Amino acid sequence: DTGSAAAIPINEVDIAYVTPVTVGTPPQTLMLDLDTGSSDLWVFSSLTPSSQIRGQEIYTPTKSSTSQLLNGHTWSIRYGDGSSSRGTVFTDNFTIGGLEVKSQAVQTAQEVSSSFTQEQSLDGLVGLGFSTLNTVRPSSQLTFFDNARPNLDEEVFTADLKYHATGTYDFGFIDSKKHNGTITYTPVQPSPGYWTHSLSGYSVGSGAFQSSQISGISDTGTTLLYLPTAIVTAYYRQVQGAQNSQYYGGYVFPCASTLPTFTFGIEGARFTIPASYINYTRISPTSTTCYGGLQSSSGLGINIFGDVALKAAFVVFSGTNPPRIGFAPK
Ligand SMILES: CC[C@H](C)[C@H](NC(=O)[C@@H](NC[C@H](O)[C@@H](N)CC(C)C)C(C)C)C(=O)N[C@@H](Cc1ccccc1)C(=O)OC
Repeated sequence: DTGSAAAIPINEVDIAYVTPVTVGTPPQTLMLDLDTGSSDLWVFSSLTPSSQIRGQEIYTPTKSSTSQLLNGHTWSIRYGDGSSSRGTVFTDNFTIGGLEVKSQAVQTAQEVSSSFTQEQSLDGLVGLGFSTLNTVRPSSQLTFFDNARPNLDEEVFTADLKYHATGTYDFGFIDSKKHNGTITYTPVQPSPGYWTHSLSGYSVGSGAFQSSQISGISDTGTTLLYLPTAIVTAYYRQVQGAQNSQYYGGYVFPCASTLPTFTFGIEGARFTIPASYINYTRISPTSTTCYGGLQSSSGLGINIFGDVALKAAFVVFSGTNPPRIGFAPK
């Protein structure tokens, strides 16, 4: 089997991407954030207090003839950005882009933190990290990819995220029309459960490439690119008027400043992030100060190759044994 679905930016600065999915019988359509940085599939539901719902679509298990309560199971998750959610679990039919998994664990939110309530275009997440990270207890549940894997033509899914445009997630095949040239693969460390791998180095603008192994996680659910402070300061040293603002919690600069590109290495291959991706957003609609798409990871304890980096490439998440991740130009 294979599947193919849209990755739609939820606002004008690509803060997150959502994908239409269907749950239950008859199918209920929700827009979910496919997130390789976590491994819980959870949705706004009929069990979510109405005070915490602001325009999101919900899953109502009692309206589905194929839903089954997973008795006595609960979940609770906290993300790196401080957001959180928790609740109970049903199994039901779940489809992404024509690819169906019967009796997928669908985690129904009984509580979501305010940042989820405020994001009205996001009805939940599909975790595509390794199932070891799943928070359902007493028995952890498998991700959509792990459930689909035995029926997939190829044990892969791919992300073709785009700047200010709709891209695609494909399951079970590698679409050669979506990338130019060869896919460069590098090993993935599957423990503790992220898609953890190394960059082979970086360069700023037309500067010389600095070879160095930079370990981090490729996370489609994280908006920006977070790298070690030394790299980030070297980048913003090239930007007129840039400063690391305590007030805004990161590097800001005059919106009119010229930004250099940023290039990262995957093994011997090189991927260049256009300056426009790093000129991320005005700090407020009328401000002339802008917030950078490249920020320091020092507060996180982990380097995160988020959407700002991933949308510069065609990315293959390969669930083969051993797992690996591939990047290709597009
Ligand atoms: C099961 C928990 C999942 C795997 C959670 N994953 C994450 O937080 C990763 N992905 C974050 C998500 O992509 C998030 N941005 C989705 C949006 C819609 C909220 C981060 C690290 C890039 C995690 O590691 N949470 C940490 C909390 C944390 C992480 C990083 C820094 C600080 C604190 C934890 O609780 O681990 C047990």
